Amino acid sequence: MSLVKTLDFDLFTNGTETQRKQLGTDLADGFVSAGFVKLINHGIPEEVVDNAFRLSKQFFELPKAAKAAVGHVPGPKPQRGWSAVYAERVGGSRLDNLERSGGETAIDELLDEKEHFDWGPREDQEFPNPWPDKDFPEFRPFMEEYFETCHDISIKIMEALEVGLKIPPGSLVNRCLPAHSEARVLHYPPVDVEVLRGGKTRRIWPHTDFGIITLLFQDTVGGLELEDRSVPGTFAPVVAQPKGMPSELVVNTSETLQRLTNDYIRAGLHQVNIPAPSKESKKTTLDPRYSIAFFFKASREVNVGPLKHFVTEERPTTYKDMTALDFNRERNATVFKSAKAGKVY
Ligand SMILES: O=C(O)CCC(=O)C(=O)O
Ligand SMILES: [Fe+2]
Repeated sequence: MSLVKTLDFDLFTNGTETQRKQLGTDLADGFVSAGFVKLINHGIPEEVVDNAFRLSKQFFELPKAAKAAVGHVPGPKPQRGWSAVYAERVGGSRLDNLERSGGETAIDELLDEKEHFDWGPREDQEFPNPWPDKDFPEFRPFMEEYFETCHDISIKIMEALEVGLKIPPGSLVNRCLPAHSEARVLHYPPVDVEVLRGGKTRRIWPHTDFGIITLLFQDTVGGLELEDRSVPGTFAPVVAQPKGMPSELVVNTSETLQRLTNDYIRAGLHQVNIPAPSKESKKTTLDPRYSIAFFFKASREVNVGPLKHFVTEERPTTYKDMTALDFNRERNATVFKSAKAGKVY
């Protein structure tokens, strides 16, 4: 049986009171037990998902100079713009990746074979988005809209989670307005399986995301894996829906939710590695892979210390109070320690 439960989100958006409660409970259970759920009838129209993949591919096909013109400046601030292959290194966010690599590489030399473009809210003055308007005018209006669609759905998921956790309405939602989330399109270029077996490089090293939850769409290439919590440190595939089927939205729990719930909901550990069928197959080069993530985050000035509901004498906390922005900065600093521009495709 799959570790990841598939839930019909329409039961929350259009269901009876009983169905809404049940969906909330199932969502909270899936988050607590696996850190991952999949949603069908998630509310993002199929053509929007298809167009997001189409435009994302077109972006990555732009000449290097056009992508570099909207490059993310590596560092702890919220991510905005293009990061070349090897620029962001999520391996550095967890010390246990050193053991996974065999321990012969410095933690900030663990490489992710991926490139991505990240953006924040359209109206953000503090951390504005660089857009390739001249080279690719279609990209910005669509992606700005896509961000808002994902934000609205994330708010609904928070409402469902409040129901499931039996905490007062608004406890989570109010911490996420205004929206200070980040969206990301990813491209994993073709890569030699031997490179990924070498111990230093994965498509993306095991990590937990920094926000509250992440919404993810993936293509059918495979390779996304979540930790199997029944055997800590081992991974199981998050299988993609075959082409032509209605899309499934993968939702995983992230570090800020772990803080807010004082470890009641732990962040889902995940990676992208060699997809299962290729492990034995003769194929030596993996196909390119595309995915689209929405990192739903708390508002910058919000305290991301634990909610009082989750702190008791039996469950004291070790998490200090801090703002969402400071937490984000602290975590981002761990993935840009080696702030060199990477290999460029
Ligand atoms: O590409 C994927 O499926 C996962 C991407 C991811 O985990 C991330 O960017 O944080
Ligand atoms: Fe992730």
